[in-house]
Amino acid sequence: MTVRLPELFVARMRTLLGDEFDDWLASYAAPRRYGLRVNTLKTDGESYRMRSPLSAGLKPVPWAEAGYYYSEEDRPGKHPHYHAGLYYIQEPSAMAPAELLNVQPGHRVLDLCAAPGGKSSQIAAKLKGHGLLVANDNARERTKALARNLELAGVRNAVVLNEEPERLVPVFRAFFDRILVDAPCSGEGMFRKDESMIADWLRHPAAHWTSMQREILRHAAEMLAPGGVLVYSTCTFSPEENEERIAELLAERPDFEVVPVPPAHGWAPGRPDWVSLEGIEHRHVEAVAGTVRLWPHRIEGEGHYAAVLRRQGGDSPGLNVGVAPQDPAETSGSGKPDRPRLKTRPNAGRRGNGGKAGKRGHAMSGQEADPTEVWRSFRAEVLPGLGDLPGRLIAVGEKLYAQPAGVPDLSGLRVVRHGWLLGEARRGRFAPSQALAMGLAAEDAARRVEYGADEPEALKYLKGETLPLEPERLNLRPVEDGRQPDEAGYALVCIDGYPVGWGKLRDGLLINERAPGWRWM
Ligand SMILES: C[S@@+](CC[C@H](N)C(=O)[O-])C[C@H]1O[C@@H](n2cnc3c(N)ncnc32)[C@H](O)[C@@H]1O
Repeated sequence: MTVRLPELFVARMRTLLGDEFDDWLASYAAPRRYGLRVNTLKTDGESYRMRSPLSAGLKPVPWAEAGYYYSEEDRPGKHPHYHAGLYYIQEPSAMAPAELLNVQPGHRVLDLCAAPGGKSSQIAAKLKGHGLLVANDNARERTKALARNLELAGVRNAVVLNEEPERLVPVFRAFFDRILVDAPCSGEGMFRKDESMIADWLRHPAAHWTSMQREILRHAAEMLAPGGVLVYSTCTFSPEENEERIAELLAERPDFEVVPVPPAHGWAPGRPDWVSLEGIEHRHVEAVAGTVRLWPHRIEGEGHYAAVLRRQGGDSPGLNVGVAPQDPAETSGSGKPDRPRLKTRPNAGRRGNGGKAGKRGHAMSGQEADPTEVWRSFRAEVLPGLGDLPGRLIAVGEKLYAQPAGVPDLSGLRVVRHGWLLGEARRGRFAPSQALAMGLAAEDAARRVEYGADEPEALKYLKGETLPLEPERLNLRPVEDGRQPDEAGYALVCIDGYPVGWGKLRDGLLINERAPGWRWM
């Protein structure tokens, strides 16, 4: 066996698994399986699979839309398509919880323990740009990766928060149609993938995690709308962190029930016989048979646990499937009075929205230009193809966001992203963000520069180099009044037709404007 498992862990698994123990143990000698999920916000899974540059080809993960196994030697993290956000590298069994959440476009969804964003980006793909994703994590550093991964995937309708769940409850009580609690856990299912998890396991016994999980689940339950669905998941095997947490929640919350997961794909049922809590009614313990375990010796994946819970009731307006209703404040154009730090504008769902563009379109005089004003002129000149934005425009200091519809007042919360970060007003000009580039389609831009993924220039651009501009790479589309755009100014840089960042065209050069933190190292 290549992985040295802690003796205590092995002994406990022997007791739990009985006849299955040998098969389970043998799985640690087998090579691990690698997975990626094609980003259906940008392309569809099957067509990507057919033309994928990943040499050995991709094999579908049976339980995940656009999820595929790949071969280790293909190293998809080193391909330009990764930097174009065309897929997310995700362990195959970790794809199950977001599938079980049954997200529909228009839902309001909370991913409560979201960093670094694998399941959040999966949820965002299922929302198809409609509705709201609130992605939260209480670890500040980890929310940076979370925001970045959502931006890489081109997600436009997410708010990223860095909060303790209890502080979210007053703002989002009974608000969400779907909640994912992908709980912090002892990570026993990760030992084959990441041996450093074994040291963590030795440091922190299950009790360290169970009190956290209990609190997180309680707060999550408060934020689910009647009729809504909550999925609780972990990547660990211990019953204290799995079945016991669910039986306890059912005992505390009579308005919650388990929605049984049908057996499929080699998944195994949850184990009521492993629950050893005192004083819990038998029916709550029995109900956990409807939860699900993904075992590494039964499936091609590292292992996971998931429970699907439904909150009874269901007349909540939050349960609309379809595009979430507009907040009246968003259509009237008035900012909410109790958000003094924010300047809000009705979202210009109009195209070109009337900014008086100067020769280069997006400069305003003065140091204190309103970001919405410089954005309008930038948009008219640089993004003539951009359609409606989600929600409304919100200026936070010099930053400008398109905030998805229906977001309540976030005052007092630690907000990492108020929505889709469009850019910043700097010295009277609009500086577009990397997030804006990643959320666009190539055709939105007046000027675009195209590279093929297998051309050396693609790599050079991703690494931050300034490149000579070869005229045949430049595509122009007319701006609003039918004029051809200048051949100088911001251009959207695309690889195989997918945006990867900005450049500025000047004096026969493509000046690299790819954000420094995003450059390929
Ligand atoms: C299993 S990881 C989440 C993985 C993530 N869902 C994904 O798919 O990429 C658990 C996360 O919970 C976060 N966490 C721990 N305690 C938390 C709490 N009290 N509230 C919110 N998040 C918490 C950790 O920082 C960690 O990022």
